Amino acid sequence: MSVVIGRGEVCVVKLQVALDVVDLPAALRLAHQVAEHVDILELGTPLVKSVGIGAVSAIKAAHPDKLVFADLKTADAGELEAAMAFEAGADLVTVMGAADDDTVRGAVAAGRKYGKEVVADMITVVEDRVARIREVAKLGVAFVEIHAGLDEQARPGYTIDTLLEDGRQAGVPFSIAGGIKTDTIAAVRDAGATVAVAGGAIYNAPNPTTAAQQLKKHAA
Ligand SMILES: O=C([C@H](O)CO)[C@H](O)[C@H](O)COP(=O)(O)O
Repeated sequence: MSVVIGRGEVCVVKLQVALDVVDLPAALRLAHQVAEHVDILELGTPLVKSVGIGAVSAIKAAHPDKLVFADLKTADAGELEAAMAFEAGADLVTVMGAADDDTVRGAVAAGRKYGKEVVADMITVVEDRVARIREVAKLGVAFVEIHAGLDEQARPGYTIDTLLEDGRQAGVPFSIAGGIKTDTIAAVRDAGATVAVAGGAIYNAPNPTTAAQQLKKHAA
């Protein structure tokens, strides 16, 4: 499957589900429940750490028609780690936007070798985030993920507004991750995001299938 995200002509925001569970049966079950309503299946960082890179192969084997996103959040050895994910069947892999430029370049080199794409996760970049987004975009990533992690989201007063403003300012293809729900996904679309990432809004819902369906509906 060719990966044309970020540099393609994407008019509608794609929906990416973050499978933030920590065992493979739960991940396969969740993927099965939501696949029909999402564009991208993300193996969350805790899942890959818990199960190993083989989880990528298992999800891809179960859903060969979906883009599979390995959220490795690589901080070093970019080429090696990205190659591991692509070899296992990932279509997209994350490298930390805060990492050394050569780490990002290494991951991008692996992407070129496998015909797959790299996403720079901007989690932890809070100072001059727009400037760093523009720098990493020039290193060859498909798009940047403007991201507030679960710990940041847990702080009082958190909203996704700053993420959206940075996306609007950056002028490069971007996704948004940071607790997106049905009442915020339209704003993500309107800010110009290529991809909206939703984890908790789906896996914590009483009915993940309905939750994914509703997110897709509100994003349209
Ligand atoms: O990447 C993520 C986080 O760092 C935990 O691994 C999440 O998948 C991402 O934040 C999306 O999940 P929600 O914020 O719960 O929507």
